[in-house]
Amino acid sequence: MTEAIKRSLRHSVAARWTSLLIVSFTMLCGYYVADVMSPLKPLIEQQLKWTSAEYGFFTGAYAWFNVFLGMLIFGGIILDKMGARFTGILSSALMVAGCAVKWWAVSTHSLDHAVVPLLNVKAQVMVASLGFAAFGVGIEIIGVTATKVIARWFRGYEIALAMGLQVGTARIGTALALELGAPIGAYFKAVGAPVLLGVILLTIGLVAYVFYCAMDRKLDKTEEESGQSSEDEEAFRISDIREILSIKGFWYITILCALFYSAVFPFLKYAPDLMVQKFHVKDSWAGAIPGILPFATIPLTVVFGNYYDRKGKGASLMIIGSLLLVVVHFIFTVPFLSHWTVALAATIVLGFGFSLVPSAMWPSVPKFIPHRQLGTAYGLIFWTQNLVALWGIPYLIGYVLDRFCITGTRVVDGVSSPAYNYTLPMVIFTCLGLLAVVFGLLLKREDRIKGFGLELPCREQ
Ligand SMILES: NCCCC[C@H](NC(=O)[C@@H](N)CCCCN)C(=O)O
Repeated sequence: MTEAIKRSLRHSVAARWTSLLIVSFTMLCGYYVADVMSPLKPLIEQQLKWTSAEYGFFTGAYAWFNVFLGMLIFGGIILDKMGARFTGILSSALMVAGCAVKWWAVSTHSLDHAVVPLLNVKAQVMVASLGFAAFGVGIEIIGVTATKVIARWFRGYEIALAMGLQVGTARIGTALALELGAPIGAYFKAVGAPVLLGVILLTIGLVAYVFYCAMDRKLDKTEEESGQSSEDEEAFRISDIREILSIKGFWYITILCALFYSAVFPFLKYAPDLMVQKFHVKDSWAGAIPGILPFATIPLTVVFGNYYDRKGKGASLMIIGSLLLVVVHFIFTVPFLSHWTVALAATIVLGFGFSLVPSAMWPSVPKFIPHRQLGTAYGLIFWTQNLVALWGIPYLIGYVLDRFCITGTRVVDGVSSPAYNYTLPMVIFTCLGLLAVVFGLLLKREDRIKGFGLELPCREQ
């Protein structure tokens, strides 16, 4: 056997980065669809006549199956048992199907005036939500899969940089959604137009993932030939879950993740509306300032990921990132700070926080969880994050807005919709950020006690 054959494919720089590029592209397409409805909120209220509570119901649907059917936990287990090829294709196909259902629901007139019996929910809201829920399963499981794929290819190499790049690339999808969603919707005078673009992108993402599968197969082969087959092939045991849950550091990082993302993802869902309602931005430009956030995080996740690889300080980076979140949300809370330049400056600072924490958090997990349990561990973290940050908090904010924050009526182009005061939701986001700081500190203390190495560099020196 020649030396070239004996070496695992993951030692090839080109192969490592190509695999990263492909899975990151599939994630980008998914993130576009995950966020494309946020800048459309004003248009949805005007055209489809949804209320904020209905919008919150729909937004929270993303996490329904993941949380209440435990799909993310099963997804993580399936990933550990069946591997990245099967799991990735399955989840990509689910994303396409879910988004197609959502597009149909917001485009058809056949659901007009229909209401789901017993639940008393508009049929259009319900069908769109079910589509979004199926899509949510796909995007979350492919997210777990991509993370494990990167952990496998980049073990001992630039793992934090690679995860940062993946998150950064995926967020280009969010940026595109926030920047283009409202203009496309306004141009076509249809909420469905930017969603249809999502169906097309997801189909391309699925094809890209099929290409990745060929590389994954080759990686398996070279690992086998070089005698480096990882522990992946060991069968999943139910005791793995018990083992993972017995690690206190795992709990701290999971809670920190849920709190941190609760103060970011639901905020992003409402940020375009906040810009209109508090900062007097025009409806068609609602997503322009929040759209800067993902753009800002693209280079920053790379810079901080690279820093973590080389210098370490993972727990400290998570604490600093959470602190920035508190400062920014507090600024958004103050009622008289309502000039759009304040929103712009605060959004840029938020970009630092939104890069610092993920750049350090995701590559920290393999420091205390063995590779063969990573799918299950990330599945559990994502499950908690879905429960709190992607379901509970968006729903709570929608409820709080409708119940406590309506101040009157706005009339745009002859169409009226409610006017909101966002102070109370922003107080909630600030408190979530504060709690994230507390759990960051607890994680740092636990790392000092147990020696996970969170403050050490990721890259083998
Ligand atoms: N390598 C782990 C990547 C996680 C990145 C993280 N995404 C999530 O946490 C997803 N569960 C939620 C995706 C929602 C899309 N708007 C991130 O920071 O984006």
